[in-house]
Amino acid sequence: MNKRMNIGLLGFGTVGTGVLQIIQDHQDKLVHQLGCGVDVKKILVSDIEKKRDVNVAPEQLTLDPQEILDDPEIDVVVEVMGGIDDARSYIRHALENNKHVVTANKDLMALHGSELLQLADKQNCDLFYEASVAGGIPILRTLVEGLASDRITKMMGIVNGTTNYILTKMSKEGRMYDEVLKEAQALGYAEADPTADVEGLDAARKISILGTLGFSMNLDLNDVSVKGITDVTSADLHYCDQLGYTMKLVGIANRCGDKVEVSVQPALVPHEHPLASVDDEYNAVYVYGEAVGETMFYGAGAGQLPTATAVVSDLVEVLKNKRLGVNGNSVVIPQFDKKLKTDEEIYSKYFLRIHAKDIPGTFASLTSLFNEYGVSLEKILQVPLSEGTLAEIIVVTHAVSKKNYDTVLEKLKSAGVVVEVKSSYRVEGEMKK
Ligand SMILES: NC(=O)C1=CN([C@@H]2O[C@H](COP(=O)(O)OP(=O)(O)OC[C@H]3O[C@@H](n4cnc5c(N)ncnc54)[C@H](OP(=O)(O)O)[C@@H]3O)[C@@H](O)[C@H]2O)C=CC1
Ligand SMILES: N[C@@H](CC=O)C(=O)O
Ligand code: NA
Repeated sequence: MNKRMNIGLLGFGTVGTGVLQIIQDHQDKLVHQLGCGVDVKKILVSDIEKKRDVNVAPEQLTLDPQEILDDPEIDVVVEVMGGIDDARSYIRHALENNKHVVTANKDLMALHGSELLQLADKQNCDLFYEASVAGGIPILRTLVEGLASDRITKMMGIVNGTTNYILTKMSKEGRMYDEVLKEAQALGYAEADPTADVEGLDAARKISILGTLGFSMNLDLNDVSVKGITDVTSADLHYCDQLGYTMKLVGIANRCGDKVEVSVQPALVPHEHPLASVDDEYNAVYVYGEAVGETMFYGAGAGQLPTATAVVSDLVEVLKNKRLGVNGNSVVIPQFDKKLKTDEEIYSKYFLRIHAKDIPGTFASLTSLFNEYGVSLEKILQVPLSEGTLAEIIVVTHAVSKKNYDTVLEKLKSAGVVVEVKSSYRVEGEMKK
């Protein structure tokens, strides 16, 4: 196969520019691996006059998607424009025209991945999306191929760089949330509207994709319970450090038997857990497999060249498959029906911080309530508050069902000795399964 391969790029922003750069800079390696060169024939943009940071011939740019989607000389379409509706319709159009597709679009794959993968399967086309989760970390390929023989029971991911940057700077440098968020935006980690980052939605999209592939079960965004970092305070970070934990926004996908739980929340992980040392904008995905045991994959979760590396690696796989005549075989259709755990079946340890009256009988009434719902305490810390009549009480529970813990939390809010429930977080990383 000596003919050069043509690709069409939908989008030429941060990632698209990086894709062109890697294809140009690594052409020798591509030729060595594929036996032919790769050309970017056409690039879809929304503003043709915009000044570009890279060398691109004006005739390479177009405002018309059909020039890519209907061009019989284009073998692979790379979607790096983002958004949902246009991206979905262009990818469908490309697949219907028997073109293979590579995308970095987590928003789209978390919402419509199942539909698009089925279409790719029907068309005998490849549809790869490695860049959509944890940018440059090759985690999707690892789940599908590297751990193909194992049964994965747990995944915990720090999969949002913006929130990891904010929590790191707040806990290690004592800085304020608003100031660090602005810095993360300026550094280009955050989405255009950072709400999706700080409210946990971006991480939820990524953990739903990880859960779907890791558990071979069709999980979507609605299956993920989501809590972001906007309520985390410096007091929480202080006490969690004092008790031996680091706070991280963690996407969790757990399987027990044939049932799963998928969630995103700020959670406390022990200082010695490998996720605790993943700082700043870095991402990491911890995977526990019954046979392999603990593994963790670490690297840049965003940014131009790390993300573009994942896109171009997908492209190499598509083109290798094309050479072997086996496209479409690697489309992953889930094996199992979706079964979600109920709140009675989700077990976790919890960190709880309350303000209570500093009077005789406070602890007796708290422990009696905990006892009534089978909540056993592992760690207790009490600090008198400057007011003199109030105490800050922090407890870490043993593992308890979500159902019982939530009931206790509700009852604490109206317990006479409790002035305010200040915060509550899951404690993760001590039970592997
Ligand atoms: N940036 C990152 O670090 C990461 C990004 N991703 C994903 O990669 C994708 C691209 O992200 P990124 O490169 O940052 O985005 P940018 O906003 O930097 O670039 C988007 C590009 O798409 C073009 N575009 C957008 N909408 C349209 C449209 N309707 N018609 C034609 N052109 C359009 C824009 O055109 P123009 O240039 O003319 O404005 C621009 O070139 C997203 O899905 C994102 O979630 C995934 C992981 C990390
Ligand atoms: N906003 C995202 C960018 C990559 O997906 C993040 O902060 O990780
Ligand atoms: Na990745």
